[in-house]
Amino acid sequence: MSARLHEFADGAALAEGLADAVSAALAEGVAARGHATIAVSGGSTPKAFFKALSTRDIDWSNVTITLVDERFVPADNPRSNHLLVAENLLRDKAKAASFLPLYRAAESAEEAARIATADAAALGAPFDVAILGMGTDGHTASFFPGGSRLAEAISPETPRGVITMEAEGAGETRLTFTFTSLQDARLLVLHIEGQGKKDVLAAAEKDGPETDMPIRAMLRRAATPVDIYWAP
Ligand SMILES: O=C1O[C@H](COP(=O)(O)O)[C@@H](O)[C@H](O)[C@H]1O
Repeated sequence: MSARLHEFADGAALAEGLADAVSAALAEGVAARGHATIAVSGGSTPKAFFKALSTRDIDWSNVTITLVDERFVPADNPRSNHLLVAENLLRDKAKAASFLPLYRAAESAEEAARIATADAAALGAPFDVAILGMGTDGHTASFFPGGSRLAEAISPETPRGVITMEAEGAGETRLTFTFTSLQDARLLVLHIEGQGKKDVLAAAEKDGPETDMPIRAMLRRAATPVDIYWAP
């Protein structure tokens, strides 16, 4: 396990520090390849970081933002990660970025996942940046303990792309990028806040099955060492 811990005094300092690192990685991607990609998580943690990142002066017109995972709900649903990104990141300077949604108004979540997979493949791989979150149950992305397709989602054999996931505690059916899509991002970040999440991380760093705490798949097997950003 070769994760690096970046500690900050508070959430505001973390948001600024993470926005600095992410904007530098995106600018590097644009300079090197003409275009950069970032997959971000939803949940309650990333709001301040999104707002800080949106003010950074980079060539956003050559950046595509997508989601690590999403609920199978339209973008006007208050639980939509797309809505969270629209309100907090796709503003200020970052308004010029493109956004690739995972949700599609398709007949089924499976069909939406197929469409999102095809669109994401056109972006190329790996992502320049992937920002993971973590739930208190040790889930990351929509890799939930007990999830209907957890083994497939975290398998190194499953191709890059978006798959569906159902799990108790997940609420709606989820759409999630697979482990293989995220684990080799050029900058791979785990963004967590609060002592509770630090305790969950400490538990995840102990021995035990990945299926109990799926964040272990990233901590143990990601090709890119995970940069952990934390504040109390
Ligand atoms: O369900 C989800 O939760 C996790 C963590 O969310 P938080 O509210 O504890 O920050 C998030 O990473 C994931 O994208 C989201 O779908």
